[in-house]
Amino acid sequence: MEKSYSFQEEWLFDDGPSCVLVEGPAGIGKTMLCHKIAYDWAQGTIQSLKKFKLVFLVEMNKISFPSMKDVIVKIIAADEAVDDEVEAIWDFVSSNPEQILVIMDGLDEVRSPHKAKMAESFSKSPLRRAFSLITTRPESNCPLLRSCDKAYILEGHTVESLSKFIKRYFREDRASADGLLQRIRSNTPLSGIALNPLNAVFLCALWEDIQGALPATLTQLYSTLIECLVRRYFERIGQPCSEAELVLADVRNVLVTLGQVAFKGLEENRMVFQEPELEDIPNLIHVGLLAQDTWARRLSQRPWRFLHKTIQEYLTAYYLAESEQGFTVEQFAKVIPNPDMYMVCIFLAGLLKDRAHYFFETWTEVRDKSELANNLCLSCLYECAPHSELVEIVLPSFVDDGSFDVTTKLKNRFYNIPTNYLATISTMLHSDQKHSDPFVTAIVVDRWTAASDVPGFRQLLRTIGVCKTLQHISLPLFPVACDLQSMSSVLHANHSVSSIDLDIPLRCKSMPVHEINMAVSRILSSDSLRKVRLSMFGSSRQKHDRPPSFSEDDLRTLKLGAFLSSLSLTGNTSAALFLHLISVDVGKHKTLAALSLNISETEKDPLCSSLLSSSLETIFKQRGTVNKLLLSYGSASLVVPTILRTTAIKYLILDVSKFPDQDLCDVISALNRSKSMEFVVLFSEVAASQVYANAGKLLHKGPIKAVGLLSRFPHSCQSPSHKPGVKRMTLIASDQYVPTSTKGAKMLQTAFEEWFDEISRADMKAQSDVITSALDTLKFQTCPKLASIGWNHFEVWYKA
Ligand SMILES: Nc1ncnc2c1ncn2[C@@H]1O[C@H](COP(=O)(O)OP(=O)(O)OP(=O)(O)O)[C@@H](O)[C@H]1O
Repeated sequence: MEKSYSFQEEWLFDDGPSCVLVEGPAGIGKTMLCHKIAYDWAQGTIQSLKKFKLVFLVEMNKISFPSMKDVIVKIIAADEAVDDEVEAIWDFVSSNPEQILVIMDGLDEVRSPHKAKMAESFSKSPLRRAFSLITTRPESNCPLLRSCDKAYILEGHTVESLSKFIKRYFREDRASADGLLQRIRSNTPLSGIALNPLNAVFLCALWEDIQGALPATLTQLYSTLIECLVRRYFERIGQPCSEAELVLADVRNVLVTLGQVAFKGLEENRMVFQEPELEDIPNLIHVGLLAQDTWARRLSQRPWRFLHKTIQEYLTAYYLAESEQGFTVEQFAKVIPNPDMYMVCIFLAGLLKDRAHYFFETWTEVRDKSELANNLCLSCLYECAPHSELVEIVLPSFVDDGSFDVTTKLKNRFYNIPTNYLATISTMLHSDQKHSDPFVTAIVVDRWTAASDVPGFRQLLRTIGVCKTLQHISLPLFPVACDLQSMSSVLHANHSVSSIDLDIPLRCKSMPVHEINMAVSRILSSDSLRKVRLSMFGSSRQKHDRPPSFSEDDLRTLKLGAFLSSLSLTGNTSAALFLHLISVDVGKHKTLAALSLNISETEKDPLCSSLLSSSLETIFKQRGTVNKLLLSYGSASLVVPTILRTTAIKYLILDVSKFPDQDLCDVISALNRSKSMEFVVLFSEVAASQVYANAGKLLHKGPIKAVGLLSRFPHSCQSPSHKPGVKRMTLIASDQYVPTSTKGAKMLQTAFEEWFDEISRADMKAQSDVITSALDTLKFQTCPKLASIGWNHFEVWYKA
């Protein structure tokens, strides 16, 4: 945790005034962080906080007045300042915003009716020019988030900091600390749960008490904790209970009543309760689930609040699951789509268990199509240890045309992923395969998704190995590099897959190149495989100064499968290196018809450039043609004219973003001279108008039938003059610039490959109406993909 805080310390307030967002799930430590910053400021020990004359810490759930001035005035007034002082302080705030820090903790807890007004008031108030820090759970949708200039994510404990925390918790009892750590290490679900600091505290408290079986789900953690508190309470008052099950049964009705109060509070976005509201639970008030604010000591009636908001959420779920009034489809339909009830739903599924089918049926009816809704569903499935009938209810919602694209289905930003979500997906897949008519034919997982749940990913790979309906898989092998050999055996054993897309590790610390090559070769040697896409990104830090770390023997270890028809390589120097390894094999390959290279950043890296040129030379010397070639690398301008002179290529996709003007002209002339070229796509991130002006020359003469132009900047896309007989079709046009996503390069390549496949089918008849209808289909299939990665103008000119 120190690591996370020192990160904040260095980065949070070092620029000019700005609005910083800190996001993280329930119990991750957002409130703790806010208090620590306020404490450090008051202590005067942290350099970057010394510039602030005043720091305001606002607990957003207490705000019932939407004007920012009111909020600040209320805070000052609570310090018992008199009216004149309040005005003077507000004047100081207004005229010196750069000396003010406002910390707004728990934006997700602002009452819904106030959200819009509060955002408006903030943007107009002088505080917009102050430093501000906002914390929120990820499910919040408050418009104030749009005012944020930068965002950070709180990730909770690292494995090391968790171990330190547990040792500190049990500092008097080393054996208990070691016992708990050992238990967490050997239990995969538990190790995921324990990285959340609040859960870690709860686990330590439980371990003190039970030292037996520990919970595997969040719901079990909370119910065991409550059971433990209730048992301790009865012991305190001299009525110890013997049977564990009896503990909760005895107090069930009281917990339902308390849950009803908790539910009412959440509906009103209220964490604080007055004593009369709790009069139906006279005894349990002292169990330890509720606490009184110490600051309210002077008040005659001190309000109560739940120990933590998550306890309020658990009890709400308890009420909905256990009471007659709570357990109705109407209640579920209100609760499930409400982002404020996110945690409640997770607990609710865990409590309902085999009664959860109503819950999941309602989910499929009321959910929006967001990734967050999918995350929620997986978390809920995990909590109730899915029975196959529950999986059958929700699986169709995750699969489009047979494809289960895990990566785009989930809101995966490391922190907000459901517990063991890949293991849950694996269970879903398994259950689909056992079904009489399985329908999942493709599965896609990216490296970020896999890296955030490695044990789940291993389980998923094993399931994939036995799925007989899968035709396409897209997987990163990087997170499991250490057991790549066994993974390659699993994947090799699957004979239904004809298309595979792998992120593979190169120069991986734990594995020498020849071992990686052997494992990859084994995967590629499957007889069913036709289409392979390999992506590899080595460490950019090492790429300039490190010589290739392979020998002649290594070269011999890499083999392409015998029946491949299409091979794509994506990456930087590592991909060039890889191409070099396989260039002789590619050159001689009998069935390989398409080669796509999406290799970037070569102009900064001479090694990459020379590897690429020599590999292409080797390949083209062996074989006169490669049907499709996608080149996307900085110094392609140097290579393309040579390639076009020496080879016959029909389809070419070229990233011309980094081409100097003269090189672009040379490439265009070379394209015009080519005798074989039929379809060209040019895309450019920076110089769209230049590209447009030049591309206009391409359809004049020669065999080129269609030219696609893709650009990221809508404003620079002036349409060039058209020649008679040339038609134009716009496939995407959006007037907004969208920044590139990390998934960009690969998705772009996939989109274009699909585009080429369509076009090549159309071109058989070479009829313009065939092309038109192919393009029309693409408008719906390809373009949302391109638009989603930020390419927002794509048009095609073709000879009619
Ligand atoms: N840095 C930390 N080190 C150790 N324990 C921590 C740390 N941060 C938080 N905790 C523990 O986790 C508990 C919950 O933290 P906190 O209330 O700050 O979470 P939160 O992110 O604000 O949750 P919510 O979104 O539910 O309000 C704290 O009361 C504390 O016991």
